[in-house]
Amino acid sequence: MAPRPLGPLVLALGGAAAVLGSVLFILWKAYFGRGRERRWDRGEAWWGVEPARLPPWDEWDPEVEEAEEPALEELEQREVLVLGLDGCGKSTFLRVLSGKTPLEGHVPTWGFNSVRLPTRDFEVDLLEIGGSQNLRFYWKEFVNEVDVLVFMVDSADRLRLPWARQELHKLLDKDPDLPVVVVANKQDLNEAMSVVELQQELGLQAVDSQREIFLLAASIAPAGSGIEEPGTVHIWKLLLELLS
Ligand SMILES: Nc1nc2c(ncn2[C@@H]2O[C@H](COP(=O)(O)OP(=O)(O)OP(=O)(O)O)[C@@H](O)[C@H]2O)c(=O)[nH]1
Ligand SMILES: [Mg+2]
Repeated sequence: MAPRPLGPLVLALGGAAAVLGSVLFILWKAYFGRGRERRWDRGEAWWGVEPARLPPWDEWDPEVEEAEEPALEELEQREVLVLGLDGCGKSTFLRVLSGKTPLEGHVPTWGFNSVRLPTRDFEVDLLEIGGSQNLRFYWKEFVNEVDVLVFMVDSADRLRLPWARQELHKLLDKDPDLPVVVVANKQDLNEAMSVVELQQELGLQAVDSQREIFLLAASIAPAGSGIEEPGTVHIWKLLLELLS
């Protein structure tokens, strides 16, 4: 039997993908628009996103900062894109940063998810795009729009590390000047690869030496007890340095 022509189906799917990508992009721009007129008040929430709170373990004392903080209208915005394969811990990172407890299991992000964190000098918008295969296609549309890329990997997921490497390098190629923080998450797991191993497996040694690229070990939501340093603080501090 002769194979059925796929042309119209492929065209339709391609069109649908392009429309979804554009919609995501427009929604994100509308939400994170840099102009004052697009800002939302601190009390408001959008798409179920609660106003950000500071993590309790941060050294920053919110009460002191509150008094010194300039009016909201004067705050500039910085944008951080958080990417990585599904299940690596992106949503957990955003939850922990905004002072919430991590969810028990993996609840995949179907689309995007964001938090806004105020600092003394600027507001930081962190945007996660889900890591499932069909959403990875859209990642590249966002990299040129942000100030820093956080690329997270599950250090224990040896099987899918080549995919993570491939996706990371596509993004690095897309914007050669974008500062990148690679987070080696889930270091609490026995089977986790070390930072040295990950540096090699992710091909980071070959990255242009002029580029600002960092590799940080982390256990955003450690499975066992007794791990005091979750790594989130280090990531946040590095982000603040890069964004300042
Ligand atoms: N052991 C361990 N588990 C973690 C850590 N960080 C996150 N997790 C778990 O990993 C699972 C997936 O985390 P998510 O934050 O939902 O992953 P995600 O990257 O947002 O996934 P998608 O939205 O599907 O792209 C959850 O069950 C988290 O509790 C960690 O440091 N250690
Ligand atoms: Mg998620």
